Amino acid sequence: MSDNKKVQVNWDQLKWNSVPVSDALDDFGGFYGLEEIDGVDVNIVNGQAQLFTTDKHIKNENDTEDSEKLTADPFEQDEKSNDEDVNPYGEDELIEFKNMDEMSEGELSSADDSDNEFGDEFDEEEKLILGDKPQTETEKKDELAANVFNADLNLEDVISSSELPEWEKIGNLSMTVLQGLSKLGFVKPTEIQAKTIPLGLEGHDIMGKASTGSGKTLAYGIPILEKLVESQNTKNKDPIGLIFTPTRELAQQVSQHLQKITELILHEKNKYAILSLTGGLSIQKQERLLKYDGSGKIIIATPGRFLELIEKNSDLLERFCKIDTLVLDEADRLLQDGHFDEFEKIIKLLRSHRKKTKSQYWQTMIFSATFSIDLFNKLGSVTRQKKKNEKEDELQLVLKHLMTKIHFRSKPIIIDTNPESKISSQIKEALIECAPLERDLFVYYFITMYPGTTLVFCNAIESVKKLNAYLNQLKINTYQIHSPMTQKNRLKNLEKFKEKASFNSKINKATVLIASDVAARGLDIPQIEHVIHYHLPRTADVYIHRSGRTARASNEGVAVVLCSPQESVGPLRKLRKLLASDDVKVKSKGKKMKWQKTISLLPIESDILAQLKDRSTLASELADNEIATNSLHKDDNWLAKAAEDLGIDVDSDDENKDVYLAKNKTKKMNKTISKDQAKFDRMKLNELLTIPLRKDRRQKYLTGGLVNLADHLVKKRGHNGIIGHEKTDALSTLKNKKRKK
Ligand SMILES: Nc1ncnc2c1ncn2[C@@H]1O[C@H](COP(=O)(O)OP(=O)(O)OP(=O)(O)O)[C@@H](O)[C@H]1O
Repeated sequence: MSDNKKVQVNWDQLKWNSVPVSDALDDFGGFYGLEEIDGVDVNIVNGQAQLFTTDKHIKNENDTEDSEKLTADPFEQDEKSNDEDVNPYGEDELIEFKNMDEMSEGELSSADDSDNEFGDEFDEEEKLILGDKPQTETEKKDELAANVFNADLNLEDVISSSELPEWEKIGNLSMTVLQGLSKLGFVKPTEIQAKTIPLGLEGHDIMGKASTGSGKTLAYGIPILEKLVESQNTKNKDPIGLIFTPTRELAQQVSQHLQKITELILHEKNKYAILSLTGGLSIQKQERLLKYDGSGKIIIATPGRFLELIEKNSDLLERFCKIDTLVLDEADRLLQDGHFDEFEKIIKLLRSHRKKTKSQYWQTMIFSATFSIDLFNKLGSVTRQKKKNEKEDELQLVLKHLMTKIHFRSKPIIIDTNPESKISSQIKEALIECAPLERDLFVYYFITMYPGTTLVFCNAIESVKKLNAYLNQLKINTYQIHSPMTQKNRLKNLEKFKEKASFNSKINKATVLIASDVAARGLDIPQIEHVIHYHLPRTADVYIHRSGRTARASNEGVAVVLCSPQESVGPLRKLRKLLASDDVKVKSKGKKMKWQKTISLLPIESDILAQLKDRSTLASELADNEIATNSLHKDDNWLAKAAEDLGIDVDSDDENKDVYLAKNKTKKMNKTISKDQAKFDRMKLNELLTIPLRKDRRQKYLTGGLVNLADHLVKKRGHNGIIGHEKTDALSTLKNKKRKK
């Protein structure tokens, strides 16, 4: 090769020279140092920088030590200062709320079994608060290189303005935000984003309604992030935004989502600028994080924990009363009775202190997929009849009601992007009619037939535990989350579920998350293909939010309701009535549509179902036994411990004298089986699980019969778990059914 011929190289093959950094650049987040190089051509291809240079600029082996020092040093310094950041936290433990119900969580869930994997609790909690950071040395170096590069090349060049024209149309967004959007692959705003971001940027109060999964987080998030970018430049230290969510998981998720967009400016330098503050995690640790310079500019919190913090620490109250923007995500839920008290106290406290500083009110944005009062009525009770004039302006009416609860700066602008339908149009709904005791079997059937990523919602925590144990017996990867679990376990199971789901989806294997309604709102797990309502929810808003965990962003998904024939004519009928909007009801030439028919029955293949029955019965018996045995064991330990603490002796009769304890014990005892029986059942079940399922119980020849199995095998058209069955998925089954009709 001639000396002058240019070849393509990687950044780390070049002989970089360090350049002294001026103080003026000190505030540029993510900037580790400046290095320069001559004689290198940079071409941008598909948004990626490609480097071309001649031999003399490529380092040889002798240069390695020096140049590595050059690129690695800044990072090592950062690592060091990072360590200093870490040390002050000490060995605080996460707060654990223990009661009898929680103590055995770990024993029942497959995910919980590995609790001890979380060796360093601080690190893990930090990870949860801060989101994922690069782990390996190579990842760290790559990230460093990316940052050095961006600074060197000028950000404007890296994503040219023509790359995101749709975003630029809606407002003057900063390069940081555009870069973040580009990195996430969000090439254009969703409808709710396009309509609300310009208004949000102008400082209007907003009431935003849009379907589940339609991108509401960034609709309110981008105007706030823009203020954060601006404050980085002006060095304004006042907090910017306060975002409330009804659940802890949602708060974590929102903060991670916002962090991802602004990674470029927050990276390392101001990594605590966006913080989530929720219950279940150490309050002392959160207080310490808030002491960092520039931390907590945007807070995402659950009301309970935030109130606790500002009541406990008057400095924090003084600080947060200066916010510019207040957001209520899932506002209808936050403002429901029972949740509102804490929120009302927060507003009062912030306002009473604010008078001394800024103008009396901040910008308020409230968002949800459901703002209708009717949706909150219990499905078992009589629906409030709408008066004629209420029909037109239901949102106005709701707003009027909300204005009695929260003070807006000015009358909020209402943006409603799904006025017609209440459930996202990308969700295909289906019904399975079954007897109450057959629910487990039908969940198993569904998962066997459509082995995707599935989220099952139950109304009772006992059902979550039972279904989890049942599916475990059937060797299905399951995880559970429900409110009595420790926060640490909830977050951990959620992470494990996501990880497993992304692995299993590549090999067409089922992954199941079983949850109480703590997971019904806001959670965004893009892989979820199916939602199963194990029980019919108690109110229509819960149905909408539960179902909305599938079909996120532009994806489609399936929501299946398990329902007894009695429920079908009662609560389900009422649910359908509430979900059918007024416009839909009068659509076909003034005639009312038959709303009951908008949910179709999921086709059930009885020969497959029949093959699952024996396994299901054994798994159910073993799951009941496991739960009852654990629970009895726990009760015994609890009683012994209580007696020891009180310094008294207990004999077994004491327990039987208490009617409630005795009844409870008998109920549990009835569900246990002998150890030998359990061993035998387990063996039998394992044996059954090795027998392949067959369509039409087909046994013999590969090429005979109606379906050519050899053809299936060769063309990979066959179902993974059922011999002789075509590959299928729930979404196309339902779509085909409709087409055939
Ligand atoms: N402009 C965009 N382009 C593509 N994807 C987007 C865009 N904006 C957001 N998303 C993605 O869409 C998904 C849903 O977004 P988000 O969680 O904000 O929805 P939501 O409307 O708040 O839903 P819910 O009502 O269920 O809380 C997320 O995975 C998010 O990353």
